Amino acid sequence: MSETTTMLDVSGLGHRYGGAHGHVAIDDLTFQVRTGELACIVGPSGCGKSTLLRAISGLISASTGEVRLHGDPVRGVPSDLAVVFQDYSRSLFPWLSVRSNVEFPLRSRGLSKAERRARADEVLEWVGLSAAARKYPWQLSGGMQQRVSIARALACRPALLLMDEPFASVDAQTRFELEDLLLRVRKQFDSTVLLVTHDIDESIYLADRVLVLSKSPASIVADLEVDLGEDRDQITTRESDTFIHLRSEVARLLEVRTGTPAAVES
Ligand SMILES: Nc1ncnc2c1ncn2[C@@H]1O[C@H](COP(=O)(O)OP(=O)(O)OP(=O)(O)O)[C@@H](O)[C@H]1O
Repeated sequence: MSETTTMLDVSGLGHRYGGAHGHVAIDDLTFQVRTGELACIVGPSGCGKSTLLRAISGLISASTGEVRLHGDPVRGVPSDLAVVFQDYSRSLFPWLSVRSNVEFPLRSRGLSKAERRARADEVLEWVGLSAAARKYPWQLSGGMQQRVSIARALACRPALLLMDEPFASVDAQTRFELEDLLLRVRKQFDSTVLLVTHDIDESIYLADRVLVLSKSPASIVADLEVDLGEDRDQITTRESDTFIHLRSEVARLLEVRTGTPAAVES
């Protein structure tokens, strides 16, 4: 992992929906994500988190500012970027097997059939779904379907993995399992990840760095290093003084900026 390379460079990014007199969703956002880093963005509901991810992934063209991925300006969806959405049931193809879902985005990347199969089997093993490769998404639990989405994103070996509330639709126990899975696979694949969540605890548990957003139009109110080390555990890490201190700090920042008490989930 390189400590000094910038993978994502967001500079003065702003977006207004609906023309000159429309709604300003994000305002003058500037931050970087280093290569190999897992950065979390936490902010109140409706503050503009999804708008930010849409602009970074090239799905919308921001009104102001610029996004650069490994130095190249993002215009349109970059081929070496993958996104995992909250709603796994709408992002997987129900008529394709788990393995075919994972292989699907590789079809347009010039890989042979054997290479696609090898890639899919490797990432399915990593998310613990080798035995489910021939099943269909609708035969799996919600948590398993989201594992398929993560596997599909990783199979593309993206330079940057964007995740938009990826664990918000599963139960609490599955959420913990998926968080630990993400920590394992990002280590295995040396991934650079930008994950958006409204869950303060989740952001601290997962991240090397937490960016706190204000209410809409979103701006960055804090950029906090998370000094919890590489090896994290759902019980002891969450009990540590560093975790508890950071959780209070983020909650306070959100409360001050939104005027409403932040939901601190435990
Ligand atoms: N296509 C659109 N057209 C007009 N306004 C939009 C559009 N998409 C989002 N908005 C508005 O922009 C603001 C930010 O929305 P966005 O979905 O980015 O926030 P969010 O932080 O992701 O929300 P949530 O936490 O509820 O998912 C909101 O006020 C929303 O109503």
